[in-house]
Amino acid sequence: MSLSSLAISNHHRASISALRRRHLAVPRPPSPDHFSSSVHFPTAVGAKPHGPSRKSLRRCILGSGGGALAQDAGATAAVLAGAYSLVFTFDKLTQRNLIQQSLSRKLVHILSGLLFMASWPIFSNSMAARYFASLVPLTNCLRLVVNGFSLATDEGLVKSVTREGNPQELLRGPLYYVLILILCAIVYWRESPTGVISLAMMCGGDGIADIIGRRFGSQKLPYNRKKSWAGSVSMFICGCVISMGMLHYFSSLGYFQLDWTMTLQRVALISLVATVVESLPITEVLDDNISVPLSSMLMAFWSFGY
Ligand SMILES: C/C(=C\COP(=O)(O)O)CCC[C@H](C)CCC[C@H](C)CCCC(C)C
Ligand SMILES: Nc1ccn([C@@H]2O[C@H](COP(=O)(O)OP(=O)(O)O)[C@@H](O)[C@H]2O)c(=O)n1
Repeated sequence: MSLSSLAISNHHRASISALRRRHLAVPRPPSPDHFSSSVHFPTAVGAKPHGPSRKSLRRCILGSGGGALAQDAGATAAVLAGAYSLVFTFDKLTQRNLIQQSLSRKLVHILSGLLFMASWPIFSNSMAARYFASLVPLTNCLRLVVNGFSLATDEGLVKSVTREGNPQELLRGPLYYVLILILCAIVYWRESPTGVISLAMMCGGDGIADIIGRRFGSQKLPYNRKKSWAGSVSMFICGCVISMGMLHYFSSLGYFQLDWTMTLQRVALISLVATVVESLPITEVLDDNISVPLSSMLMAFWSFGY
């Protein structure tokens, strides 16, 4: 199915879901992504309401038969390969002193999650797609744990993902990061602005804050001398821009339709809250890779309702 026909079918689905959200009873075939229908088909008086047949249950879970299974398996393999290639590339750039280690780590921080999220449309429309996609961060989670406890030694991973080259660092920021990727992929997936905005803030906003703050952050925050106005302002601006960009990306593929004026206001508020949370001197207690996405998730769910 070409991307344009995928977008059209998704657009059709999105317009139905938009009507449904306005509580208009719009009958729909049981779509694989949303198995438990919130719209019930009218049944004849006295007829016993019947749920989906066993066959349609299986088709919804596996999508259109083996096609969805093969598509999701292929997509998982491709994104896994992309993950390894990304870390390998930045490791080589750092080894050749073409890029500073701290910048390398931040670029991996920014690109990993955003590219992972951007890959979601290549997975099928079956209910299992999000679980296939979450295998990628799960694999990297295991990789971080194994190397973090020095059960294996992946020098490239340690160099491109840690601050001081201590493998135990893998068990903090990087581990929380991939756990949040798993959470957003499974709980929110590509039909909800909440997951998209949360990852945009954690990956894009927080990552840019570090890069700009280290370089231009001479004016420190009054309540946190380790953070700067430059870092926080860049997090707010880039968090908004990246969130809006990713929302447009998923909306253009038909996964949801948004009122963009209202959305911009909501995203600005979410970005402001996430930026304030990130600026607080609580990193020793709660890592940014937990506080930023969770605060974004709470604000986004409160704003958008899904
Ligand atoms: C450096 C990272 C986190 C550290 O955060 P912080 O301490 O600086 O705040 C990111 C760790 C990334 C992880 C090792 C690899 C994750 C790959 C991702 C799940 C899939 C990417 C696929 C895409 C196609 C490249
Ligand atoms: N709001 C911010 C965030 C980071 N930064 C700079 O970026 C460095 C790393 O920030 P961080 O401790 O949040 O790094 P991560 O926990 O995100 O890896 C800080 O020590 C500051 O130099 C900043 O100046 N302002």
